[in-house]
Amino acid sequence: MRAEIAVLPGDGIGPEVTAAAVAVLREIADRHGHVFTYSENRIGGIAIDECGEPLPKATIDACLASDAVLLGAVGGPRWSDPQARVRPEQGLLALRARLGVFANLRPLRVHPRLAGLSPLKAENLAGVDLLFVRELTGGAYFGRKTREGDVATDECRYSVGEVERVVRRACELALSRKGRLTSVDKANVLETSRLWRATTDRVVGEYEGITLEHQLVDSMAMLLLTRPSAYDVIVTENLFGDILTDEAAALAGSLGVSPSASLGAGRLGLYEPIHGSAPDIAGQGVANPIGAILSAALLLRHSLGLELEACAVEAAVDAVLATAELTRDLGGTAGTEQVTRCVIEQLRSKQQAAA
Ligand SMILES: NC(=O)C1=CN([C@@H]2O[C@H](COP(=O)(O)OP(=O)(O)OC[C@H]3O[C@@H](n4cnc5c(N)ncnc54)[C@H](O)[C@@H]3O)[C@@H](O)[C@H]2O)C=CC1
Ligand SMILES: CC(C)CC(=O)C(=O)O
Ligand SMILES: [Mg+2]
Repeated sequence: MRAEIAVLPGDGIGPEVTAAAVAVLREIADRHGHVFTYSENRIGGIAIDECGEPLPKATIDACLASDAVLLGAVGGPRWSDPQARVRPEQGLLALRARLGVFANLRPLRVHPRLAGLSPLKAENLAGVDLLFVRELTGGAYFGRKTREGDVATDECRYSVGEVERVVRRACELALSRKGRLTSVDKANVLETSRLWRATTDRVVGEYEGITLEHQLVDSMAMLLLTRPSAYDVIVTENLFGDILTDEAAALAGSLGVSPSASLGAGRLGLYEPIHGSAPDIAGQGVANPIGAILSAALLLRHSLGLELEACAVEAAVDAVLATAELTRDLGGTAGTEQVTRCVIEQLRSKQQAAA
């Protein structure tokens, strides 16, 4: 098949990990007879430096003209002055809104070799297989902001329609898994959460075969550490989902291995590792590329419909995690390029074995 992929490397380790993901996509295209073309576009701090804004129109146009968008990360200390007029993160939020990608899928499993790196005991990690569905284009990240003297506000707003569409997506995903859905809110305090909970009850009631449980977000933060294997699909609003997924990533050994897919009504999706630009390790060639490579696998599955190829990438990553020298965050000494080469070698050896 032919596909146009917009690549947005961004800042910090973003260019390092997107280069790794593109190398894997090139290998997949070569091996499976696809023609993928790539356009590289500016977003975040580098776009502020070069174009004066974090999301130039040319980048939006390139994304809208593509079949899928692959993004690294944005932000860094250079653009973090509290007085700054524009910030890199605004570019990413605006892109998510412009693409209408309201459902952010963040899957999490714990590879057995990495269980020892988790802060939890290995026996508590057996069977952990989570799928977070984070609402991505509403809530406090998009509400009106004010700053008057010593007082600041961030409005958190949700409409019924915004909740309905993301809960429906979570229900469909739950039906393709174990059928267990946990909705996370703060309905004992927040009005938006009461609207979220009532809407969720009604939407889930339209589906057969789903067991729904509600959890308050503070309790859920604790349960992720005490009973992580008890959960299947977890749906929640934007801010709670952002925080809980970084927490959950620690169970898998490092923030560096977690991918994400942001989906809307159509096939065009935005794919990015869940981590940020990691300024503390940027430019050293030591960033873990696995979160970005697994995001490319999600791109193959969700935007291009290439399930076989997506599974091949995931199997190659599993094999690398099982046997290869890993990056520093996972206790190894390998660099980004070495791990990427190992994933590509795995893809080649698996294909040869199948031939
Ligand atoms: N989607 C995005 O573009 C995101 C951007 N950010 C931005 O990134 C900047 C840095 O934020 P932080 O809070 O430091 O979060 P971060 O996720 O960039 O880093 C947190 C810690 O995890 C490590 N880490 C992250 N990804 C890694 C990888 N692939 N391999 C090895 N280690 C990795 C970092 O070295 C750091 O110690 C900020 O400007 C923030 O706004 C933060 C989160 C998401
Ligand atoms: C706008 C981003 C920096 C928010 C974030 O941390 C994320 O989406 O994971
Ligand atoms: Mg985050």
